[in-house]
Amino acid sequence: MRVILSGGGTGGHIYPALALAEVIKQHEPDSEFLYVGSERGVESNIVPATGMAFDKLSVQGFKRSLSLDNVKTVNLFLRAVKQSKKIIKDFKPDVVVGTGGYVAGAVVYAAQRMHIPTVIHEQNSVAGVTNKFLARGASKIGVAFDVAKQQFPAGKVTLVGNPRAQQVAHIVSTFSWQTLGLRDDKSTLLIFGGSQGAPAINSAVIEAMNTFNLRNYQVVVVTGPKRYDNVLSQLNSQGIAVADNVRILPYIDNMPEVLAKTNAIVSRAGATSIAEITALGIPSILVPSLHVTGNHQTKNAQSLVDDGAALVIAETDLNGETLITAVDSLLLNDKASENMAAQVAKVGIPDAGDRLYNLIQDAILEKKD
Ligand SMILES: CC(=O)N[C@H]1[C@@H](OP(=O)(O)OP(=O)(O)OC[C@H]2O[C@@H](n3ccc(=O)[nH]c3=O)[C@H](O)[C@@H]2O)O[C@H](CO)[C@@H](O)[C@@H]1O
Repeated sequence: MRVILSGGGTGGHIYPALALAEVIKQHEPDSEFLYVGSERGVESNIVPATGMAFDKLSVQGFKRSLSLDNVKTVNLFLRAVKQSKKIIKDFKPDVVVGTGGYVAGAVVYAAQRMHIPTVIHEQNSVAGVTNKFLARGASKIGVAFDVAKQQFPAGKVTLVGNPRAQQVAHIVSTFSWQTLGLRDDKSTLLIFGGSQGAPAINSAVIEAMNTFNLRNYQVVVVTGPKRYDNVLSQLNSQGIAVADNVRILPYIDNMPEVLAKTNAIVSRAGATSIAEITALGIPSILVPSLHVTGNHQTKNAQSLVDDGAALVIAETDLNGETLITAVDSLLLNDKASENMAAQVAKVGIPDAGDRLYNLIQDAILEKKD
């Protein structure tokens, strides 16, 4: 199968596309992939590092207010569609798959104009702007949350889950906490704020640090690449030490391996993070971001909370004290943690990659009929 993948701007759109490629390769080892991303997006670092062929376009998002910049956005979009058509003509894909983000808008739209089968994947419980725009012309639509189905044309939408879930669920992890100077025989809490880090979570962690230092469990804090120096300098200026059971990192590159050895998580309620947490059955405390389209993180989180599969702290309630209380309620209480692990494992879709692969095959076959 020859596949063009496109999705960008943030890890939550990129990792599912890469996980899908892995599944397709397992089913059809001769498959060829080309990833088309934005030159300014993080995909321009993440994708080439995996060895996948990468082509880049120049695109940008719309400003919500009336702005001259939007004229530039339209021009960039039209140019990106033209460039995409050339890329598609040269690569000759059987299918073009979009996983969200402005860049996918241009690439998938170009494919639709050229009558190439297209499949879009929506990770969130509320459809993103790009996917809404592409839905009419898409051959098939895969969604990760049941509630997202009603936001797309019936007949071509299917609940598939998030392919990243399959990737993490099947990983045989050789990761050891000893590589970070920690122990493998202790419970370990991983705190991260999505792929970019979250200032609200980082601030609460700083407030909670003196208490984390005294705990018998281990705490690994991922600040986000751009926020690492700031967290260290705040700890330093407030004279807060970091004990031997705590580690602070800017980013984790081998997240699937690390997650497989993690006992509990504090995180944003980004869709791909949730897919990973549910695929592995990890107890979690979610702090939904309030700064996302349609408040989708709160809705992503709600589907877990309803099933007793996660705790939620509203960002407005988050501080050092509420964070410690929630973390202790899981890490100092084996029964609570086991109950939540059992609930969360029930909501995961660990064969999401295969389901999306089947949908892609349907899209290609229907076009041939
Ligand atoms: C602020 C914002 O717009 N966030 C959106 C963005 O989130 P974001 O990009 O943060 O995406 P998610 O939380 O869904 O996924 C984060 C991904 O990054 C990985 N990771 C994270 C930290 C790290 O150190 N290393 C690492 O590899 C995680 O394992 C996961 O695979 O896309 C998601 C998927 O559409 C949306 O649900 C989020 O609302």
